[in-house]
Amino acid sequence: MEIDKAIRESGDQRLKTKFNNAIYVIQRALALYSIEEVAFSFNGGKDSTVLLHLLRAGYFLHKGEQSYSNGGLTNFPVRTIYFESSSAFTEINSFTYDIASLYGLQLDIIRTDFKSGLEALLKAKPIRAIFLGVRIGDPTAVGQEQFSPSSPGWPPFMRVNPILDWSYRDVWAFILTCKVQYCSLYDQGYTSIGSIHDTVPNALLCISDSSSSKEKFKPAYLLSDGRLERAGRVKKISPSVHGRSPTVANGMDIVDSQKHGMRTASVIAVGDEILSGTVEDQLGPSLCKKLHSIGWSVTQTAVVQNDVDSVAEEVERRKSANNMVFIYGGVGPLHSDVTSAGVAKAFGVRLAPDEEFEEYLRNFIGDHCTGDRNEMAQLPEGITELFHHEQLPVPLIKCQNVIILAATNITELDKEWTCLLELLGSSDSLALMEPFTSKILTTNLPDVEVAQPLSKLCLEFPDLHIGKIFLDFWVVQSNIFISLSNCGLCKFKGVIANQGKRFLLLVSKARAKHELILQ
Ligand SMILES: Cc1cc2nc3c(=O)[nH]c(=O)nc-3n(C[C@H](O)[C@H](O)[C@H](O)COP(=O)(O)O)c2cc1C
Ligand SMILES: Nc1ncnc2c1ncn2[C@@H]1O[C@H](COP(=O)(O)OP(=O)(O)OP(=O)(O)O)[C@@H](O)[C@H]1O
Ligand SMILES: [Mg+2]
Repeated sequence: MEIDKAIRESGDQRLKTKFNNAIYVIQRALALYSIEEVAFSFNGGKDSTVLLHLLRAGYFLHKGEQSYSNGGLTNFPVRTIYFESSSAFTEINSFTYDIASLYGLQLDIIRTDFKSGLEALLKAKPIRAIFLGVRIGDPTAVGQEQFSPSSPGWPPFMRVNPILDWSYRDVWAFILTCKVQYCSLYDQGYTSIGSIHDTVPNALLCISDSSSSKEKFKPAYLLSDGRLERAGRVKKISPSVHGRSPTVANGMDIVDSQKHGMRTASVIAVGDEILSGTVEDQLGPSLCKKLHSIGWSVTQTAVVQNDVDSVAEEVERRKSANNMVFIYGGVGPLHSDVTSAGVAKAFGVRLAPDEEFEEYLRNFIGDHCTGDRNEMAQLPEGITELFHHEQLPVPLIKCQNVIILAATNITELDKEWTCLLELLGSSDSLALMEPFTSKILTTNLPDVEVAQPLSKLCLEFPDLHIGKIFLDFWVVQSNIFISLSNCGLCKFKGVIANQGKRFLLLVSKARAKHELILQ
């Protein structure tokens, strides 16, 4: 079946737009570089499979041939490079070779690492541009555009990314619409394929019941939330204590970090109206409570002006110092809504229209938007993940470790928070920590007498945080065991935490003498 014909005849308008844009990029590249100067980086993965067919269509449209058939095409002249690795899946390897022979690809097999392989190749051949199946959302896409020169330190060539703006859904819509072959692993629950050491089927596609010994998976195209396509890119470790597949991302063991780590967040409100005192911020304190309830520590809260630079400055400072940053306010269609732009600036990327988000907005607000495009659908490019939840009219926006909340009141915040926990609570991003256990300790001792033993406590237990709430309470947070009789507050005579439990101790000065109240 002809690719362009299949797309033209499909009723999928979005796919047509994506197809046309990709073909445009390919044709631009073919106009800029001669056929000897371009190469195609093909590895049998789904994205490079899509790109192969786009390139074939683009090449023949470029040549002015409006019609061709798959069967008859065996002289595709674009040099194709495959970095073959001993840790590749055999299915990927054989698919790559089979497709190369089916479509007459001139395959250059490289068995070294990417960088030195490319160095050698570029010395030997006149290659100036390489087509890649990189898409927004891939870790390597950050900061890339459709035409991106190779990174400093890499041999000089142009990376051409025709499907940079394609979503997971677009990729499968294309493959299924055009009925092209794809690697068999995608029918076994694999949704994104790396090496045999870091890739397992996506647990979200698992359909086995507990009685069957062998796990079964649905095909990759049935993954409903494409943002989770890399959930199968994991380290192979034994299942977690909860009996679920381990949630391990980018080599980091969450189970482990949950046990030993401390998660910190920063909360940023954007709003001149808060700074002028006209409006009292209720979302900040509520968010702090919510984070605290899942065992996270909030290290700072800040209110910044409604301008891009103020937002960018604050986000830049906070994103590297915390596991997660939550930002709200300044989101919407008004000229003063600057949050997305500020976040983009903090990460050094540009704002770009996100069609998926635009579609949600269109369903939600119709065509009530300013200008030709909906400005609200401009999101930081290459770093944005959208999280859909049926309870929410538009997806939640996550830009690396920054979550942009759209809530404008407590009710909306409660709803967004519940959805956020459902969507991310089992992932590394918003790992649910053991919640703090609260204890209240009351005393009628004056500050000066309490100060010294509390300081001693801090010295003895470096991860102990002591604070005072209102006038009456001292707040102590820890995940360690403390015996008060050891620390100079022996008058209280009590052990204030169970071993191994994280707890919050409130020491009150206002209540009865030497009383320990456990909450
Ligand atoms: C043809 C080609 C060109 C690449 N160019 C660059 C580059 O310019 N800069 C860079 O940091 N990585 C470059 N890479 C490496 C990729 O960004 C990425 O590390 C690699 O595809 C591995 O991805 P994975 O870890 O998801 O398997 C290139 C890879 C290929 C195949
Ligand atoms: N071993 C390789 N040889 C040649 N090109 C590669 C190789 N690994 C990655 N690439 C290039 O980088 C692109 C992005 O890789 P990525 O793994 O994200 O996508 P994919 O392999 O096509 O699909 P999937 O996400 O399902 O694994 C590929 O489409 C291909 O162009
Ligand atoms: Mg891959």
